Amino acid sequence: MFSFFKKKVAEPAPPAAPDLRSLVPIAAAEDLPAPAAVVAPARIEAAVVVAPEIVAEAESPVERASWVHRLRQGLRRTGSSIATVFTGTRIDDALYEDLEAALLMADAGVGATRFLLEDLKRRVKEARVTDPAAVKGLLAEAVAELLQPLQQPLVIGRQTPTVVMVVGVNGAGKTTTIGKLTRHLAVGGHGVLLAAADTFRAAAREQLGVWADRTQVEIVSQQGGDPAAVCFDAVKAGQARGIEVVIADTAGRLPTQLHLMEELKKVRRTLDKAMPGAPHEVLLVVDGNTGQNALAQVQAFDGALGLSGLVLTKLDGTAKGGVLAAIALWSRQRSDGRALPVYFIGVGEKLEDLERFDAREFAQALLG
Ligand SMILES: Nc1nc2c(ncn2[C@@H]2O[C@H](COP(=O)(O)OP(=O)(O)OP(=O)(O)O)[C@@H](O)[C@H]2O)c(=O)[nH]1
Repeated sequence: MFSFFKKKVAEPAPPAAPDLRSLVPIAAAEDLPAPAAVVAPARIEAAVVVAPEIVAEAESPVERASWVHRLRQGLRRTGSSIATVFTGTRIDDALYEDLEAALLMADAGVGATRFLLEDLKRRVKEARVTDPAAVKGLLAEAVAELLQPLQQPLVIGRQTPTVVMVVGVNGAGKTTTIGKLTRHLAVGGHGVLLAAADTFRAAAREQLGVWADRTQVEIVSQQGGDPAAVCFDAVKAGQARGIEVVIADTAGRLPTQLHLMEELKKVRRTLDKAMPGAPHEVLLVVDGNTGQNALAQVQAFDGALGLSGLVLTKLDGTAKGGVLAAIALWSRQRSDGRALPVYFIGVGEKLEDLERFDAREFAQALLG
């Protein structure tokens, strides 16, 4: 199926003294579901690509087509209003005005809308098209080109463990996303350790525990404890055991809650103390249904923490899928000059509803 992750061969890491006091082995062997229960559909099996020597395994076209269908369904509300712009017979100012309104309604934002319109006019002129339906095809190309820099695989295995810190506002889909990623990794035979760094909300730990249980991975958790301490313990345990990936689930928070943002910065610093260079990934999970607010979240979390990637969830049923164009345009002007990858997008709560992001597929689904 897809190159869900990219894996680099790891440098051997010296084992550090384990601190397993808070390591809660959720999944004792006898409590676990029968192995068959965690055997994933075939489409999951090529989830990890070993780089650089091994190239991506071919993905089944049938499986990908099924995903594209779900993506199109999810973005139908965004796409249908844009698609109606191209049902006329003439390419004129009215068409471009309608398109401008439709892109703004889809939450592409003023900057990305302007950018796309100018790019589209240039393409129309160059291609000398006269049919509005052909303009739609050119718009899909313009959107795909704008989104292309965001299409990058998540690399794991450069370090052991690869430490992934997951952040976002309340209810964005962090824990669900972690559960899905963990499952993909575990099914691919990769060791994962979860750090339940939302020590405040008992339900959050339980929710993560359920995913840990399902995927037969261990979880470090400590009710009422310090999130940074939980993360420290998890990384040390991961190092001692040679576990490939440690994923830290943090509590949801608004970027305006400055003391909570300070807490995240502390988690980040502590991870670096536990393992210099960690976290190797700081992922922001964003609810795509929040439209332009999603862009504001990306900017605020990036400013505070320096993000390395995004996961855009809840694109099912949204009329605001255009926000990814706004994120892509902003990403071009990022202070470190690097595009912020969108590693995955989600169109539902089920396991198969999270997939790697593909700029072309997304552009086509967006336009209905
Ligand atoms: N429709 C839809 N629902 C989703 C998607 N991803 C997650 N959800 C749902 O969103 C809700 C919140 O998800 P969580 O994973 O608990 O979110 P969270 O960010 O960990 O929440 P906090 O820990 O409270 O900050 C759950 O009901 C999920 O099932 C998605 O892509 N589409």
